[in-house]
Amino acid sequence: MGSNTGPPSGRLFTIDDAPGAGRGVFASRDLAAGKTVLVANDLSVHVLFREYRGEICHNCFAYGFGAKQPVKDADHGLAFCSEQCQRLFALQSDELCMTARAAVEKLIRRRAPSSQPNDTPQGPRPTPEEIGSAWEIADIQTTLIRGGRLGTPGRPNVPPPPPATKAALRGLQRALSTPVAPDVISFLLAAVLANYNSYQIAAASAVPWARLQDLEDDPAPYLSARELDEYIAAYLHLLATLPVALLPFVSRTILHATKSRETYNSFGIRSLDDEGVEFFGYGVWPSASYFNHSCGPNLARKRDGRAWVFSAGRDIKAGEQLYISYVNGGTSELCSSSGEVVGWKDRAGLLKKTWGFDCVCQKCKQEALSYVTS
Ligand SMILES: C[S@@+](CC[C@H](N)C(=O)[O-])C[C@H]1O[C@@H](n2cnc3c(N)ncnc32)[C@H](O)[C@@H]1O
Repeated sequence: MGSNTGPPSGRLFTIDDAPGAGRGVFASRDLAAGKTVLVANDLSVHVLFREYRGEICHNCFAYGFGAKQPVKDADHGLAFCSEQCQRLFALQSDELCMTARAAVEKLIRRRAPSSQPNDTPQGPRPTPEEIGSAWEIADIQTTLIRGGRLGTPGRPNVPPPPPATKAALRGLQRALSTPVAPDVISFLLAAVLANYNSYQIAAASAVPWARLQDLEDDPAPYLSARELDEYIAAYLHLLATLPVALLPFVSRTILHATKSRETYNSFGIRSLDDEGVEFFGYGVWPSASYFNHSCGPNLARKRDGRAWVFSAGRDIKAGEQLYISYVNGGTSELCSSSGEVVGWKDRAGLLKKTWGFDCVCQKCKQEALSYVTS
């Protein structure tokens, strides 16, 4: 799949400018219906929601449809459908990663709220300026944590920071006594481990970090002020909890950058064979993140274990842009809960609200025109 940085390259497609939609993927030859265009097996960061953790295999994402997976690893908060999957998972994690998982699992058990907060975002999304200042304040607190854990700042040639004021220490104490949001801290742990792994040549799962960084970023990725607070709290908790050897990977640059790549680029991890009714997590596969959306897509997508497989949904001519559908788990039509196909206005509203863009696909352009002229 091409070089370690930048968009993927292949024999069947190229990445180029897509007017009104940034970059896009274009067929470089005729593709017959059914032809596999891309197998994306570069999952870089992901989270499986805690409420599903016993029912999903952490290696192949098989879902037990309510039944627990047979192989349990409670210390690390993991479950597997077989011992083979457990072994395959172990190949992607060295001892340090497993120690980190155990530490976070322990923290979640101690500090997660007994019930999940209502997930409806409250209030407006924090602006890029508000986000920047929240992370800056957190960075002041992280100096105290790093200093405490590493003995001064951890770098002998750097002068120690000024002594902490009582107010700063109280602020830090307050931050570290807040409950942790399990799915947020698990996602950020995945970011830390992915970054660490990308420097471990031996790690079977290592995805070059630059591939994630090359994706389109969202300057305001937090749904609400509460969500931003949860990310900041998780940042501080990770710094206070993870093995010292991982602390260089717990930074604003890594954590906030990962979050701001996730919102526009993640794929839902859903159950198979039941139209994806169960939504149990999400993740970023950088090679799959260059497909733009169309409400009449020409590619089909299907998850196969930890990979996504993209294939031509119809005959496609060389030069045509390759589109997937972002809605309804990839099926072409967006339907209401009663099964009716949703019209342009509602569809456009959903795309704007969920993915933040005004859809420029052919179908939307045509339907918008007839909506205006009718
Ligand atoms: C997964 S990325 C696709 C690759 C992206 N175009 C790039 O340049 O990296 C999703 C982003 O692409 C753009 N996009 C995708 N489909 C679009 C569409 N139908 N209309 C307008 N923008 C679209 C939006 O900015 C969206 O946030």
